Amino acid sequence: MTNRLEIRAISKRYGKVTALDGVTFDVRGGELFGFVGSNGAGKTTTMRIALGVLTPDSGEVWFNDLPITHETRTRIGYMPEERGLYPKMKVLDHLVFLAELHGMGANEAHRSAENWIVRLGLAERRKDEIQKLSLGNQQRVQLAAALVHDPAVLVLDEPFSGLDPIAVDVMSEVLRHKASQGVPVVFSSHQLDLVERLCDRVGIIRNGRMVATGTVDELTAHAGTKLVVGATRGWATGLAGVRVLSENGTRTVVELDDGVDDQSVLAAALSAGPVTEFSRQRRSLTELFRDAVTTGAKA
Ligand SMILES: Nc1ncnc2c1ncn2[C@@H]1O[C@H](COP(=O)(O)OP(=O)(O)OP(=O)(O)O)[C@@H](O)[C@H]1O
Repeated sequence: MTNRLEIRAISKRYGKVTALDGVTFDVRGGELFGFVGSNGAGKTTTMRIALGVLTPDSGEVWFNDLPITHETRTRIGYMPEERGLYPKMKVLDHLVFLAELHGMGANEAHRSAENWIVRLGLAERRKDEIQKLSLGNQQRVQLAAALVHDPAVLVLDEPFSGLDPIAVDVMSEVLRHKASQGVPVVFSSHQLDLVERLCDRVGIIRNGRMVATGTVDELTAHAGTKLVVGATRGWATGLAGVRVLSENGTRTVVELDDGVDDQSVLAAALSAGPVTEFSRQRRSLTELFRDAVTTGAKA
């Protein structure tokens, strides 16, 4: 059975602030889901509700087609934004403690802790106190803490923030591997290039509402067409439905309004002189994100 986490129409207010307003999405087994949104958009609130440390005003969290229970919640591996390990505990002891807390026997807890210590490049730090580690290494321990009890779901709040490129690779590889084992993985991040590279699907949240969910390709399909055209300077001036985004020598990047035929654009470029380049440019997640948070794209 593949595991599936569903967030169903969750709303949450803090006094007068509506933090979440009917947020819905699901994360399927084997999938890496990137959760992106501006500061204060509602990512942490959503994740806390998924874990059960916060109760929604309305809406539900489902796991494997049933409302989530306390038992299933203990099978979530969670990496909180505020981190929250005991600073004076040693790395190995802490991980063993957490594994046992989640019900593992002493031998299994030790085996699992050692395994993640090695996988995450912490072997030389295993006897060090958490507080004596660099921030990046503390974060590796925090990921190990989310993984050590062999969770069925991973919910990670900004796991990549502050990591060096090697640690980013290690973290990425581990998350990919967990996903390939059928574990739904959801993580928030402001590093959109990384999310685009790593994630199977993406959710964009804006002011407590999910404004777009899907693969980057699906989201791109709804966005306007971008063309790179090498042609005589000024060919696009005044052309209806064509917006010039950048012009560099004879190379122009234009965006077409919905319904504008790219062949008519090519014809316009040709009518001004020879065309040396004509290609579509894929929109990046960063551009989609800007569109979604400024105009509110549809899911
Ligand atoms: N305990 C709280 N009391 C009052 N308001 C809160 C509380 N926690 C969050 N909020 C508000 O709820 C909204 C959503 O916050 P949340 O932390 O979920 O956003 P976020 O997307 O995780 O942001 P960031 O990217 O900055 O971490 C914000 O307006 C925030 O100020």
